[in-house]
Amino acid sequence: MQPTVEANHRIARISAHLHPSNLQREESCVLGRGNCRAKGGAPGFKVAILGAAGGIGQPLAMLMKINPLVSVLHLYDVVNSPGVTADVSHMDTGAVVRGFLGQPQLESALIGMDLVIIPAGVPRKPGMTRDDLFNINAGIVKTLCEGIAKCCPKAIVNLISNPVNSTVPIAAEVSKKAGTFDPKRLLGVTMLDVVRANTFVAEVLGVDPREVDVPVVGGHAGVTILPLLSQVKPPCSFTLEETTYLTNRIQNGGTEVVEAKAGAGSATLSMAYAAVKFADACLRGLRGDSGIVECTFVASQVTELPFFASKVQLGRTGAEEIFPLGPLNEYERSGLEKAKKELAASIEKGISFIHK
Ligand SMILES: NC(=O)C1=CN([C@@H]2O[C@H](COP(=O)(O)OP(=O)(O)OC[C@H]3O[C@@H](n4cnc5c(N)ncnc54)[C@H](O)[C@@H]3O)[C@@H](O)[C@H]2O)C=CC1
Ligand SMILES: O=C([O-])CC(=O)C(=O)O
Repeated sequence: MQPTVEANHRIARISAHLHPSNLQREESCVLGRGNCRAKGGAPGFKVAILGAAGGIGQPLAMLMKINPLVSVLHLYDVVNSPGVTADVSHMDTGAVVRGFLGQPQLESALIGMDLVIIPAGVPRKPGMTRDDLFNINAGIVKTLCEGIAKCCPKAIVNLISNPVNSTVPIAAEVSKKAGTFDPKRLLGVTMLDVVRANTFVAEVLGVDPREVDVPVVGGHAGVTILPLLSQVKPPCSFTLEETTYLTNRIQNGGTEVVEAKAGAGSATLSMAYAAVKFADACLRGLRGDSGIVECTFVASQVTELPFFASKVQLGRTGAEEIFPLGPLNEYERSGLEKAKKELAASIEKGISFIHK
């Protein structure tokens, strides 16, 4: 049977919508920031994932496609993004998905975005530290953040690429150079440490992890990951043996996964879950919801260091309030000193990378 003229028009419109050469035209169909509606899509926010074809990127893309706060989802990678985009775009949820492949399409991927999530870069193999990733990932993060400074300087950035303790300072220096730095909008993702802490603490207490809230402060590598077990909600207490076991397990959670994967990468599925939990909190903040508090690695005055992870209040402009650490016990005070020493060096390494 021949398609009708009307059906031909509909088919042509859908094909044009999917064709990369129509990206800019499509963008102009989208209504204002924070209240956008892509053709056929739901009202919501525009989100880009950079590194969307990777181990984290793929499940993250799938979970963000399900998020009702997302109206437009841009999937950028230097390889394989067309396939991931075609796949995810068939899910019958509201967000409209578009794919972008390689450096020439980076700017199109970024224009108009409200939130940019960055899981681009190489993961660890057994025996490596996160800092061993610096040489490759620093350059990747620099290039991507230059694109953000140019195309969507007001976007909230969720930076996942390791070593987070250095990549966040790199991202800050890039935007300072471009004159676009807003410390409230640059957020290093440490949510996986909180997710792990909630899980491991719940195991010890014999309760549902969804009922547990463990603040994890400092940074995102080894001893810089500092769970504050004296501030767990609901209030509880631990023996020194339990405290030592939990602190070590939380600090080495990433290594536990790297070793179990035996050369096939690091945490991807739990990380995608944590990234979506954090991104959703950012989007609810952007929407104007109140009382959204999460731990994240940000420019901070909570300690003498220029960056530190602690609880922050997320709002319409990003990290609107950074909360102090609260009372620490002796075990945590000693952990804090060790964390600050390593963090200082990692932050300095990131800053000097941009000024070398
Ligand atoms: N913050 C955190 O809690 C965690 C951070 N990570 C980090 O996340 C990063 C990604 O991990 P995986 O997804 O497992 O790695 P992966 O290797 O599976 O995926 C990385 C993706 O980034 C892409 N990529 C490389 N260069 C790029 C560029 N210039 N622009 C855009 N995309 C680029 C690759 O093509 C690949 O698809 C690693 O650095 C890892 O250490 C991993 C787990 C937890
Ligand atoms: O351990 C790694 O390399 C990946 C990571 O940051 C984590 O799982 O916490």
